Amino acid sequence: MDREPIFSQERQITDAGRHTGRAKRWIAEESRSPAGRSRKTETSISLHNLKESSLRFCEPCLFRKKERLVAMAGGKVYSFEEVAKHNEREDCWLIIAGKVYDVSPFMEEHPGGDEVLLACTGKDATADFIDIGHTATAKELMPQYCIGEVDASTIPSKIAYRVAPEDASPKPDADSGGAWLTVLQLAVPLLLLVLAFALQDFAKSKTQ
Ligand code: HEM
Repeated sequence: MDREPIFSQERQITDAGRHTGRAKRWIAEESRSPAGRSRKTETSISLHNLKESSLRFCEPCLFRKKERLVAMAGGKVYSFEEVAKHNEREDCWLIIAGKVYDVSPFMEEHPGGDEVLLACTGKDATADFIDIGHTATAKELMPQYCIGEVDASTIPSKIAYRVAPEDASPKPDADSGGAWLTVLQLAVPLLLLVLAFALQDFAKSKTQ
């Protein structure tokens, strides 16, 4: 299968710099050509919007084509909370590499099934997406579902998972058992010490 490594932190960071240069060259190129002139403003906006955070997360392939860069300029910036609300089969949004994807129309077609996509809502699905080893074909499909970017500052650093009440509540039996164990741990050596002295005294008195 045609698998290529993507989203590795190291590659994202080094490529981020390259994208900027490449994109800038493209703007210069576009603004020179009469056809490109009308798109100049739009493209400049797109580059202006590409903050450090989005560049850091960007997948080099997604930037290769000019159309994709322009498409990103129209994309909205969503908060993590807003994206997380879309967690149903008919309304399913995913966060992958800093971008937001509305995969609702893709649920039935997704070769991996809709359940996996649903399971990836309400979190950053980048790692899951990478772990599968999606091919270039999958990555080519992605831009059509991209609806914007996620505001990186709103992504919780650690997702708090709900713990069932019975697991979370302290167990009284275990606690009192623990206290007894501590008492025994202190008392047993003391008792042994006292016993040793008593035996020593007894032995001495016998010899006298
Ligand atoms: C916009 C997002 C996504 C697109 C466009 C997409 C597309 C695809 C495509 C085209 C395939 C067929 C194999 C390939 O060409 O790589 C595939 C397979 C698969 N995908 Fe996705 N996918 C997306 C997100 C996800 C996410 C977030 C997961 C979560 C784990 C996932 C799990 C899987 C699984 C389990 C398979 C089956 C792999 C296999 O059978 O070997 N996908 N996906």
